[in-house]
Amino acid sequence: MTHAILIDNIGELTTNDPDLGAGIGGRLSDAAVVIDGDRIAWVGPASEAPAADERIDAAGRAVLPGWVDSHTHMVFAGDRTAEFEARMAGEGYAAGGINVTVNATRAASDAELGANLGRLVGEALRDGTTTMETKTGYGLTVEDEVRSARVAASQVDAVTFLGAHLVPAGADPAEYVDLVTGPMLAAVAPLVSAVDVFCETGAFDGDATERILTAATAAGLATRVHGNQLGHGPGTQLAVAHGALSVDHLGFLDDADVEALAGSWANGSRGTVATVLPACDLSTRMPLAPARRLLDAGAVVAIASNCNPGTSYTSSMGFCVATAVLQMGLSIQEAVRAATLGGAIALGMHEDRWVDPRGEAQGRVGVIAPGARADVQLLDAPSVTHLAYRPGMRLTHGVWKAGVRAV
Ligand SMILES: N=CN[C@@H](CCC(=O)O)C(=O)O
Ligand SMILES: [Zn+2]
Repeated sequence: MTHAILIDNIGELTTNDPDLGAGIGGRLSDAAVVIDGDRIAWVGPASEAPAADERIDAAGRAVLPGWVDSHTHMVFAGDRTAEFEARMAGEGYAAGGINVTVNATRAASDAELGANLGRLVGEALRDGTTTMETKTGYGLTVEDEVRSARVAASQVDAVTFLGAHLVPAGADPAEYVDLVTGPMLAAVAPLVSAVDVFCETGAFDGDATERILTAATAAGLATRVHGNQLGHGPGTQLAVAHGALSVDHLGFLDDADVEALAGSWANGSRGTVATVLPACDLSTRMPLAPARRLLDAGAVVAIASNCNPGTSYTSSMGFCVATAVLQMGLSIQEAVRAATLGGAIALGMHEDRWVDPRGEAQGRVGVIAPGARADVQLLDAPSVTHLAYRPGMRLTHGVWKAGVRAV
């Protein structure tokens, strides 16, 4: 028998379900939510709420779906503080810095990698992140990519293979793409749900990106692309042409890129999510991705943390949401939606019964609606507006992941 929890006296409930309330966030006031086991069982006016085993009085606080962080690189060892200091002293970011983390990751044991990942997942959960994707990409040998994927699969909701993060020091670029698309992909495929490519000068060019995306699709895996991060390149167009789930970064887009991203959703088709990474843009002092322009054009936008030791060493989705509002021109409701439902769409988890890396079927995430996984945040504030109105403040008051209270 499951344990039912009633959360009532909610000041503002963001459901992301247009069927449950008016407006972009599906927002309700004076609402209640019932969690039963790992799923949302009921959502509606507090006066009509069914009885439950346990009652949580929200005391007028805001409730929203847990954050869905669709882009991180958290299987790593080592530290890049010196590189960050140099950047803040005026040096630019270059893809080659990844090698520092590759060396430290290869030298670390599985237990060390798992402990560091656990620390980061725990930090994120305490700040409201209830769905977490992470990538491999600091191993770059068959053995180190496989163990990175295995460590990740034991702790997160989605694992992405990023063997195409950098051509490792000393390797021949063409031979390395052969390795990534051949033995490395075959070895990690059972542990991951998607394949990513860093399509950028200094990493992988358009031809290599196409080869890797094609091999991923042939292996039955979803695809995503790191595109247009350090300059204008073919990443976004390739991602859309290939039907990738998302293309992420997007600091350097031209009109054709924006049109391609928006057009990918035309006529009800499943398109490519435009994932913006506000904390990374700030930490690398690069242009902020044009999230406002993308939304205005009709693209589907996600916000993610890109937590990694090089370009964005934070998992705070609240910080990313505040930045998207204050500096990228999104409304608070648009930013909250992008950091919850947007991330779920980017991961293909907005529909019921996706399967986690442990083989367990899960309810959809990014919404608070009957049948969805019970991933819920309670803010110590009366509305989500406070996430941007009070930037830098920790507003997390309660967090449930799959119905289990974490905060
Ligand atoms: N751009 C490529 N990969 C990461 C950075 C990785 C690193 O610098 O260690 C990113 O998304 O920013
Ligand atoms: Zn990244």
